[in-house]
Amino acid sequence: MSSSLVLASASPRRRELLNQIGLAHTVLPVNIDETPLDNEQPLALVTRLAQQKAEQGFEAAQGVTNVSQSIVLAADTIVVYQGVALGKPIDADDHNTMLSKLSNKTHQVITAFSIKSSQAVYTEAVSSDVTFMALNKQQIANYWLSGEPQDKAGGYAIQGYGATFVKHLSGSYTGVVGLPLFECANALKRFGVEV
Ligand SMILES: Cc1cn([C@H]2C[C@H](O)[C@@H](COP(=O)(O)OP(=O)(O)OP(=O)(O)O)O2)c(=O)[nH]c1=O
Repeated sequence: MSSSLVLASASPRRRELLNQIGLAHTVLPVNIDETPLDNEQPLALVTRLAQQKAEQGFEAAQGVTNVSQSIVLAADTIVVYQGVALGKPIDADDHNTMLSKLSNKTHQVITAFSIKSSQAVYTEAVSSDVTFMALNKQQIANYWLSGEPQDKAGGYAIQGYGATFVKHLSGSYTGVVGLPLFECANALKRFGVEV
């Protein structure tokens, strides 16, 4: 029986990114506790969460007969400023504080992805540097009202209006959106999944 690719994610962005490179897949949403452990550094956090999502997805895939030979892909994305992971803004004030920090500065977006089959597991983290233009309070308030930042770690989306804030990007654009396609496609080859 040939193996099939399963994306363990509820994220429509990750689905679209896989579709962009023509990788047929089944979607199996997973739900894990994303609370950091005590003193857990951002890189360790994002790597652990991606791996946990892949493991949970793999377990869940075993219960579904047509994906029993599955190769499961999962990912996690975090925004890091001065070594600290930023969560999702809880309200307009919190969002203002968050984007005021990112204004006119460079921060990191780290996406870790994990691939699990019955034989192996592979996990990799890809970090990108993103530099924002200077933002004033009015711009931040208007952006909040657009509805885009509400459910976004770091309070913005580069694939949306947030693109207009990004002065410079060094790294992986698709990694910032949620799945670094270059690294992911290379890693999938080792699992026999070709683009
Ligand atoms: C910086 C940035 C963050 N984000 C945010 C949105 C999410 O809050 C975060 C990714 O969250 P994740 O927890 O990685 O993923 P998810 O909860 O959306 O989906 P799943 O766990 O099921 O795979 O990245 C963007 O969408 N675009 C961006 O440019």
